[in-house]
Amino acid sequence: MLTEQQIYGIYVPVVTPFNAAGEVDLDSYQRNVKNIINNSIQGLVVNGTTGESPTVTVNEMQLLVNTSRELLQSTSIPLVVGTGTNDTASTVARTEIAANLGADCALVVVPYYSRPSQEGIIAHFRKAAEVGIPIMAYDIPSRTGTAMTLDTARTILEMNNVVGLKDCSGSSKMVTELVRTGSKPVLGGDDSLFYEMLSSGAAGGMLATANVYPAECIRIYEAFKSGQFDLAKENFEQLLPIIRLLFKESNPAPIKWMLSQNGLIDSDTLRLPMTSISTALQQELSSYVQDNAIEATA
Ligand SMILES: O=C(O)C1=N[C@H](C(=O)O)C[C@H](O)C1
Repeated sequence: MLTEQQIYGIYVPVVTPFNAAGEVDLDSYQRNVKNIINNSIQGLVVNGTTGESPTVTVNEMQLLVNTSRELLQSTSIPLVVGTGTNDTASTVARTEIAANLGADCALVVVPYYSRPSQEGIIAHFRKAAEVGIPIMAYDIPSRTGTAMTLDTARTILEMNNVVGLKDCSGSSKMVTELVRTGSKPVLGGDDSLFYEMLSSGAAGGMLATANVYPAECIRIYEAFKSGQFDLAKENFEQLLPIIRLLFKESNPAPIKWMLSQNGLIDSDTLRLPMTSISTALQQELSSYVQDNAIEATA
């Protein structure tokens, strides 16, 4: 079970590879996860936004969780499973399934589409927290349409079983305030704000970019943690142009394309309504990668 003390560093929300027919491609999944866990990451996240959770069925989620547990069994890397939907009852049911399968934590997003009140958001998290497994709350208003207020975040973070927050609110305001007043740990989830989030008190990042650049993300975090702030910033700024390209079209389409180019997954297929990246972005990514090797700065 994930503890607050284990929430730091780089958590990687892995992609869910699909074959050309749109079925989960387990071989590719295993290949990509093995490559990621060969780096010293702090956590693996299955069925997050990057894992295309809105189109992954409960049976597929179970398959991915079981496969991930096998891959992680000789490591101490915790397994976080995205179980949040826009419906409280199905969120609770998925969280119970994840708990029964041995997940260390459930990642629960603010319910999307319905635009609940702050009271409704709090009640949703209270129900998820009652399942008993550690919960990481996930705020991403650019996707869900509703943001947690600071007071709501505080109330949720005070609940038993809620161990931390993944903050994709689009700025460092929330983390700054939470950390200033003492809070459970926060992971930054906006890749392009990673350095700013660390500087504002985030304990680490949950970064889709780390599917493609795990070592580079870890290097930024390690430099920051050891007090080498200029080095961390330099390494972050080196990664920033590619981060911007990876988010130029909807995540995880660019990440999947890069992984398929690197041979880590067989196909960049996404499930509709998500589609593969444009030819223009393919060209931008290819020429950026060709012209700019990301080198370690020591
Ligand atoms: O899947 C995730 O976790 C993340 N999703 C965000 C998004 O797709 O908007 C980005 C972040 O890297 C982590």
